[in-house]
Amino acid sequence: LCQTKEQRILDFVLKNAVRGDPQSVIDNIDKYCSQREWSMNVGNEKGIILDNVVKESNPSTILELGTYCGYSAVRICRLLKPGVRFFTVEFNPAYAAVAKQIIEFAGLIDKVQVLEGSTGDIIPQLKKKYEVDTLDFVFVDHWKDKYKPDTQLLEKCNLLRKGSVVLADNVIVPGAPDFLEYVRNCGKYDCTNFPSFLEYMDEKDALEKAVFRG
Ligand SMILES: Nc1ncnc2c1ncn2CCCCCNC(=O)c1cc(-c2ccc(F)cc2)cc(O)c1O
Ligand SMILES: [Mg+2]
Repeated sequence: LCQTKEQRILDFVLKNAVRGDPQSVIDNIDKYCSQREWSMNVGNEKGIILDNVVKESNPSTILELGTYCGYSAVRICRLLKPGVRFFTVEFNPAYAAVAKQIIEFAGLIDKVQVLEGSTGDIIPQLKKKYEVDTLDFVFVDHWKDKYKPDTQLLEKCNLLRKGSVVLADNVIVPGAPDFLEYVRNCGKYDCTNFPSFLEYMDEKDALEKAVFRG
């Protein structure tokens, strides 16, 4: 019955995780994807770095680009205080459908708005349609060739303020070289690299944190 890998991941979570327990959802996705089928969740090694950056930023308004199955949405939202707003943009409707069910199972759906569509269309709508003033934290994990243009679009739409944190996954594998060159050399960001490993593999990967100077 489960035709796609993403549906098989959802099925495994529904069967094995504890409803309303975000950590058990995270642990079971990691278990399935390390033992059965690899998938492009940020994973636990990079996930711990993500947790730490979120905790130190203590954000109130968060945007994620690239929801996939909702693994990083669950990771981030389990750390957030009540009343914060988390928007996540997913291009692929099948991914978005699985993500909503996983986020709901984790008990976090009322913190999360899954926005279906392209970041290029949705980012310019955040201020007027979604009543966003500025973003405290952005997790970038979608098409790697959209990292740089979408970061520039966030600037253009005045969604970043002094201290806004942009955290990007996969800056080594698959890599986002134009994004790295941009944030490190344009003079608008203070950048930190966090070396880690590709999810469920021994290959090197890294996260890049770029703090907007305002
Ligand atoms: N709102 C939006 N706008 C535009 N595109 C959008 C979108 N929302 C979604 N997408 C469409 C992106 C879907 C996937 C993005 N992520 C990736 O492509 C990705 C690939 C790997 C990988 C590594 C080694 C390998 F050998 C193979 C694959 C690892 C990762 O952690 C990745 O995040
Ligand atoms: Mg990724």
